[in-house]
Amino acid sequence: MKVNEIFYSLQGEGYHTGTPAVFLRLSGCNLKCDFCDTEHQSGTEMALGEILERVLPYPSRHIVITGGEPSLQLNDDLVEMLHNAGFYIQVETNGTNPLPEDIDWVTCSPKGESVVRLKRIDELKVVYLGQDVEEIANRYAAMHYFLQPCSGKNIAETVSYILDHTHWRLSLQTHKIIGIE
Ligand SMILES: C[S@@+](CC[C@H](N)C(=O)[O-])C[C@H]1O[C@@H](n2cnc3c(N)ncnc32)[C@H](O)[C@@H]1O
Ligand SMILES: Nc1nc2[nH]cc(C(=O)O)c2c(=O)[nH]1
Ligand code: SF4
Ligand SMILES: [Mg+2]
Repeated sequence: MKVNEIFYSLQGEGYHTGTPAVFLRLSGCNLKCDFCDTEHQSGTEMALGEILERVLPYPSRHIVITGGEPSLQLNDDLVEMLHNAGFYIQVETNGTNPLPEDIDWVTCSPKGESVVRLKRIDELKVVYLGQDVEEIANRYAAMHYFLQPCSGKNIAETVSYILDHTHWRLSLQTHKIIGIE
């Protein structure tokens, strides 16, 4: 598995904001969003056992698997290994590829015209760019709906939209605000 980085921080976004979590960032993506805030191409090939050795010493048993696009590499063996080690598995995905069934929390952030192929979405987290987000929400059923300002640049516009469309909630990238990873 090509791994971009493994680090320990607080979940900065969405429903689980504030939760201490281990982050496993897998390398590579199938999309090229022009606003993407992450360098995700570089990485090191790691065996499953090496990943486990790196994530186990941290005190949290909440793991966020992100990328890049984690669905390109995420498989049943990784999920089983992390579950056996006691982890609650959250995945951050653009939704374009199916995921293993037993992910504990699916955060889907759909992009542009790309079609979402997920069976279950726990939270839909849309990077707000002034697009028709009702059309997106109508297309994809989820438990929770979040709008996230793009790089913190359009917070006022996002807040104003949510005040008028009350099924959305605000997701700030709180890790950037407080200066952690
Ligand atoms: C780097 S992506 C990796 C996971 C997956 N490829 C995806 O896009 O959902 C992690 C999260 O950051 C969001 N994101 C990326 N660039 C952003 C930006 N400039 N401002 C706000 N959120 C951003 C994505 O929409 C996604 O929810
Ligand atoms: N603290 C922190 N929280 C996050 N939630 C989702 C992230 C991501 O890049 O997927 C992220 C991230 O990069 N850092
Ligand atoms: S899908 Fe995610 S990782 Fe890929 S380019 Fe878009 S925001 Fe970045
Ligand atoms: Mg990030």
